Amino acid sequence: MSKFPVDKIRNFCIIAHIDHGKSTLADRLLEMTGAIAKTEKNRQVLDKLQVERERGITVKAQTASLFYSHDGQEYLLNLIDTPGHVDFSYEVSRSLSACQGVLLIVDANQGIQAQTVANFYLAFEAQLTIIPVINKIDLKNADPEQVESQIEKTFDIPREECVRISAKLGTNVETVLRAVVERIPPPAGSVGDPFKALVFDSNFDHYRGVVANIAVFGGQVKKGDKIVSAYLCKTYEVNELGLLRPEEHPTQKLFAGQVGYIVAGMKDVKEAQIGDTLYHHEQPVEALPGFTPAKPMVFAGMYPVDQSEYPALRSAIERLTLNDSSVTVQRDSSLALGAGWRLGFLGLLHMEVFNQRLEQEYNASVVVTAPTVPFKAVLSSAKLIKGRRAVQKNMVYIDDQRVMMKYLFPLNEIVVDFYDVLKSMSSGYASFDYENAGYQAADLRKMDILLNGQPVEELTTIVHRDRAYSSGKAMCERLKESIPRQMFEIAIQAAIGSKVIARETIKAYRKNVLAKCYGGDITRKMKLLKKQAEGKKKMRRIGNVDVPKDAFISVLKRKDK
Ligand SMILES: Nc1nc2c(ncn2[C@@H]2O[C@H](COP(=O)(O)OP(=O)(O)OP(=O)(O)O)[C@@H](O)[C@H]2O)c(=O)[nH]1
Repeated sequence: MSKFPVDKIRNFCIIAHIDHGKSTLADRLLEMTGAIAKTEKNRQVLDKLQVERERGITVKAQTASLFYSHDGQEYLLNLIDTPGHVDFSYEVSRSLSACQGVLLIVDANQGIQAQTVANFYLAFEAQLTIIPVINKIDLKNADPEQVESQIEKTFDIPREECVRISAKLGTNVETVLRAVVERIPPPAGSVGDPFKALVFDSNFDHYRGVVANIAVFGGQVKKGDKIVSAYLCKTYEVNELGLLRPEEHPTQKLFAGQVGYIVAGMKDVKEAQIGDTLYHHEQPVEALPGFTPAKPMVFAGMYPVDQSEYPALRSAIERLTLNDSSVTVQRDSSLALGAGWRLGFLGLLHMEVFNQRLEQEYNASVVVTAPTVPFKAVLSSAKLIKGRRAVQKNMVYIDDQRVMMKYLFPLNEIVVDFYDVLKSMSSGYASFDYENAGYQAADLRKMDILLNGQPVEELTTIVHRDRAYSSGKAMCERLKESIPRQMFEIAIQAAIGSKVIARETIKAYRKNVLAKCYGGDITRKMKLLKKQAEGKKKMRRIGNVDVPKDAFISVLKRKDK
């Protein structure tokens, strides 16, 4: 591709609340600029992952370069479609760093929702040009007037700046393209500057190694150039580069202002840091500030189903975290489940999607333990403050039907099913967004599970004092269902310190596996005894109790799995 003047380049993201129509608008923009054919089959083309297609949501930001003629001039538009769900907001904030403007999509029927507000502030704080786009005006209950008032009131953007469209029917989408060219400023930087690029995303290709998505902030780069990664100070030779249209489209060079991909022989996932700066080996530049690391909110253990799969799972997790750098990974081990990892996620959906991607994209099968949230423990005997419930912080009316309320919640109260309960209580009308408000003192207790008096280390949990009894009872009941009867009675107890708060009992039973073998068929008897011995291998002995490994999994695993 020939050099493109920087003033004819526009880099923008599409941001919105979930399901307000980002991916549908991206399809229309791709069609209108000829990047994809206009056919019924081309739906949500930027949602390439199997998990995105199955769930109908975007989880990964995707880039597409489009060519657009306006007033006799040719423009290069770099569009980044971003996820809407709060669990993937890290994708949004990273993508914004490659852009100068955003299209903020708002559903003409639903109006401003929780992630509309959250995403608006991400763009506002990054000082980007914001173009409000009111989508779905074809719907019977669409009320664009009302949504324009909300936008004016909540974001202080004049209603005249809103563009009303139907992404589904293509109505007025041309106006959106014109607004992008006319309102969003071109990127700064010039082709004459030294080469400087920001790595804002990357993925691992089996054959080529790391494929990094870059935004070129200055200068130019071509195949064969020697470039340096500021993070590791390592030099690489550029093997391949090009635009994403949205498929990879190799070119000879990338210039200042462009967004594209680069392959430079990075074979190890640790070499491609998101937020890294690349520069020419003879022209060092000051590194870009990079990204603030994501703060995980939910933690879960991940273990291979069979320990022989540990190395394969390790490499799968490494490669997937390259593509999703908001996941944190720490090695961990459990007596029951063997060697594994403790992973941190931004939310429960994020955890589920990561797990699904491991299975679908890396063919890995994993055991996921119950999710927990981080606690800070202060080791002191007294002075524990009484546990807090939600505390209301403020309440703002967006219009006469909609209210935005801010609460301070303990994270473990909202992490598992709060969203579902809220949705069903409000018949789907309420939406929810959250951010970390730091640690607060609470009345928490360490709860042990005992089998015939012996504590089972991996089942120890932190519970709120008010929930201790119900949670201890549930764990004892689930264990009772999973441990087979043995030749003696087994007491399953939940205890806080020395105080037992719940108990289940498994009655003694003698399993005579030979009972069905009448007569003297010795080979059959041997077979059955062998089978029984094999079964024992899959058990872990705690005190004198044999516990099947499955029992840990069923107690630790999320209830709905
Ligand atoms: N009636 C109508 N439906 C639309 C319009 N635009 C999008 N939709 C529908 O709204 C639903 C959500 O659209 P998407 O484009 O997947 O929304 P999204 O914002 O990309 O969703 P996430 O990426 O998951 O946050 C789909 O069923 C679309 O067909 C529109 O202009 N009119």
